[in-house]
Amino acid sequence: MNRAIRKHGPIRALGAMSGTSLDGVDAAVVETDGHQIFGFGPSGYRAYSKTERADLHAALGHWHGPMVDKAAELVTIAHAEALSEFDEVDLIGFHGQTLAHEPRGRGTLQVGDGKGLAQALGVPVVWDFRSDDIAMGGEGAPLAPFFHFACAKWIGATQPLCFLNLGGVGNLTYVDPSFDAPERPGALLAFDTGPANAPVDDLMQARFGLQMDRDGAMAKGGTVETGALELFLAEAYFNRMPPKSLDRNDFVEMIKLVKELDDADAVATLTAMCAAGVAQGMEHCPKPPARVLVTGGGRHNPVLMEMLRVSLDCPVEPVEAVGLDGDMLEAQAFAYLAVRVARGLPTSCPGTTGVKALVGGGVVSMVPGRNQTIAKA
Ligand SMILES: Nc1ncnc2c1ncn2[C@@H]1O[C@H](COP(=O)(O)OP(=O)(O)OP(=O)(O)O)[C@@H](O)[C@H]1O
Ligand SMILES: CC(=O)N[C@H]1[C@@H]2OC[C@@H](O2)[C@@H](O)[C@@H]1O[C@H](C)C(=O)O
Repeated sequence: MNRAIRKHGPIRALGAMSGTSLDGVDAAVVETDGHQIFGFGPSGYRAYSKTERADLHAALGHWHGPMVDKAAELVTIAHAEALSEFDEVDLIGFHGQTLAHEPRGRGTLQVGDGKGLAQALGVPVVWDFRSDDIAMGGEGAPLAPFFHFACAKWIGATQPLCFLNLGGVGNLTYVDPSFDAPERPGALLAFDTGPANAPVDDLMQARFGLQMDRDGAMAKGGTVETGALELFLAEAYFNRMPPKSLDRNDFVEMIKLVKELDDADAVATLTAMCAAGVAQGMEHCPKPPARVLVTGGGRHNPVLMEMLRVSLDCPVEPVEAVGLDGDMLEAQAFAYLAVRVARGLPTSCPGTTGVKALVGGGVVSMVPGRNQTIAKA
């Protein structure tokens, strides 16, 4: 991993994402000049062990202290292992692991040592993508929307469409591909739709020691408790205008609404909460989208996908329908964003995070002692 970095033209960037599901590290290569996608390269996955997942879970919601230090160390090591599998990479985009997110309070915390990774891997690393956006009054999330805009161009879309990511938390990006650049007012609208898989995962873990409701098997046999669903949708978050974002555990109290229900009904109701948050959020789209392309682990859950199809007025398909990889889209997003940061291009705008002006967040850590031409403008 030791290549000269060019200031112009496409470069080969490797992105890494450790999402709110705490399942593992996704890593994927994108060839891009920071505007256009020229191609997608190899990808990989490094799962967290049970102990690592438990350590990350324990650190959620903490801003400092021994649990956070332990989480940061394991995240750095897991990324070093995952990323060292890749060759011929010019730049790395390292998201880190979000432990806490409070855009209007204490800020946002993604742990993991980007500087240490640059040294260990011998490749410049862009990291801490969210802090500048928050410092400028933005939500700091979601950040994938600029990449979704490039994806819309890549698939040749001509009509407005939505990308829906169903990870631990859900987030939606409305893209109008008739614009020439993502930062144009009206080109993008983005926000977190609500909790997605995290509440189901937590319940499956607590009641059965399982990581997820695989293929919606449990939800399938259950009945949605409409009273709990209505109380959930009455939460102030759903009436807030976007952009807006969530922390993984923001809805923990609401999730207790299902604690009296039997297993299948509880999981069915939590699954319906995810779909209902999306349906509510779709009402904010400036124009009806031609389709919703679903990415993230939730697209593997047929019960959730069916709930979405029933409640939305347009086709709902996994991103594979347009040749994208829904298991790697977030990792690819941070590869793409790393190139934008390194080239001084914005990574968020008022429509995506509510930030007041365009922001190109992120810290660039160079490899000591090597002559690298890349520089953040
Ligand atoms: N076959 C499946 N059936 C049901 N659910 C699934 C399946 N595969 C994955 N999932 C769900 O998707 C989750 C992982 O999704 P993903 O990797 O997109 O999340 P993440 O990237 O960690 O989260 P975020 O996007 O919020 O940061 C799992 O924890 C599980 O809940
Ligand atoms: C603070 C934080 O890490 N937010 C994540 C999380 O996971 C999904 C949703 O909440 C989204 O807002 C964001 O991740 C995606 C990758 C984003 O920034 O676009």
